[in-house]
Amino acid sequence: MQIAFTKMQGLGNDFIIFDNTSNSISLTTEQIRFIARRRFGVGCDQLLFVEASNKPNVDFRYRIFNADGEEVQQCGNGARCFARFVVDKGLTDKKNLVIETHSGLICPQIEENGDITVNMGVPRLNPVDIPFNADKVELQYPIMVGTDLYKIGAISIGNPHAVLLVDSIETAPVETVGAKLSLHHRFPQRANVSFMQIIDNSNIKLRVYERGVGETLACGTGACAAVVVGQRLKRLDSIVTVNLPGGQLQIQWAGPDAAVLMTGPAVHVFEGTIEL
Ligand SMILES: N[C@H](CCC[C@H](N)C(=O)O)C(=O)O
Repeated sequence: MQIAFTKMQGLGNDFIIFDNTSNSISLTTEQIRFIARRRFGVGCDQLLFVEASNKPNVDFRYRIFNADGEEVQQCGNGARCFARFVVDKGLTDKKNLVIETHSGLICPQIEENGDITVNMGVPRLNPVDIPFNADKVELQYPIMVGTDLYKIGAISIGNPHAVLLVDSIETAPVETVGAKLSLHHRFPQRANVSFMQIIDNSNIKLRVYERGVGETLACGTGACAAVVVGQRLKRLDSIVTVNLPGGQLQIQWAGPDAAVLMTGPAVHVFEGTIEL
């Protein structure tokens, strides 16, 4: 079976995108894992499916699978690539879209300069909604990783995130502590783990160990989570430049009950077909 796909990337966080608006591509977990493998397959962090939506005032449905084959609720860099894809493929002539995901509606807007701003919705702080095992909402939570005690912010941007403050992003224990925290029992659905170095109140450096992938060059929802945690700690302003290994995102959050806005690029890499 030959399947056409589009390769795209947002700050080096890369995606294989399938147009299922007029197809019915359905892949097994093993097939997803194979496609995501960088030497034996095509190679990507996530696979994205574009689907039609039958809901009023909703333009498309957006499904996301991590490289490990698991379907997840949200992907920020993928949302920008999704918006660029549906416009470039002529699936819509709109520049403001409403997209349905497993964690609710997000609203990408194509900017004049080609960047894309996505309304990622209101962050969820209640432990039950993250989900994270804790008795009540805290600014930071003490958590044991092995025999070491850490403090984390815990938050959902539709998907679960842990955020740690570090003095130096270069020496952050992304592969060790990131991997362990991602699988920590207090995160019943696992978690994405961000390491944030605050440069000043409108600039941070960030590295992210993504659930189901490992460290990526950028994580859009991770950038949103880090800025919300930093603002709640009174360390960040309402507009923050997030410096990730793959490039910069601008994140805006006006405070409690406000949606998080993420602005950044989305780049087409190539068209391809894969034999399954
Ligand atoms: N690994 C994430 C999904 C992709 C998020 C990331 N690529 C982004 O840009 O937000 C999770 O398991 O929730």
